[in-house]
Amino acid sequence: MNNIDKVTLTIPKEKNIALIAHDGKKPDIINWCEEHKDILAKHKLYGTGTTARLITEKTGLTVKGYNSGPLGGDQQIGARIVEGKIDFVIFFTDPLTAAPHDPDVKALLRIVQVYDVPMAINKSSADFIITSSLMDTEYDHDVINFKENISQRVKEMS
Ligand SMILES: O=C(CO)COP(=O)(O)O
Repeated sequence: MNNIDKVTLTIPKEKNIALIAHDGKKPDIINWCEEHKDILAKHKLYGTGTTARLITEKTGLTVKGYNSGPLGGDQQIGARIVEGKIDFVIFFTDPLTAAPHDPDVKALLRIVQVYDVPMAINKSSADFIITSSLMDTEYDHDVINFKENISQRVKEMS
């Protein structure tokens, strides 16, 4: 897998942002969303079930909710990244609490890396990322050419 073809994908001006927070960080993400409400309102928002519902109730932002994290919500967001339907992740993680669905969270982090998706994992990184001038523009980036990758693998294995 060393010589992998790349394909240029575009993160659009109106981004598809996933908002996720572990339980201990939910108040922080709600405050953060309130603080950056004007910017967030320009984009399409998604989230794991509880986080999405709380943000909508407390800030009035429209956030489409998937399942709750421990019930597969992180995996659903990972799948949307693979499909190119989510292109940006804000995830307030709690490093001091064990979670039963830690493998799902790790899987999401891996998919974020594979697809070169911008991601913040705490408040300061979220502050930097959301105030970047790139928030207002399209952004081209190179990711693995998944179609070519399958053709190559099939050729190698036939
Ligand atoms: O556990 C989570 C992320 O791993 C978040 O899920 P909820 O938003 O449903 O609490």
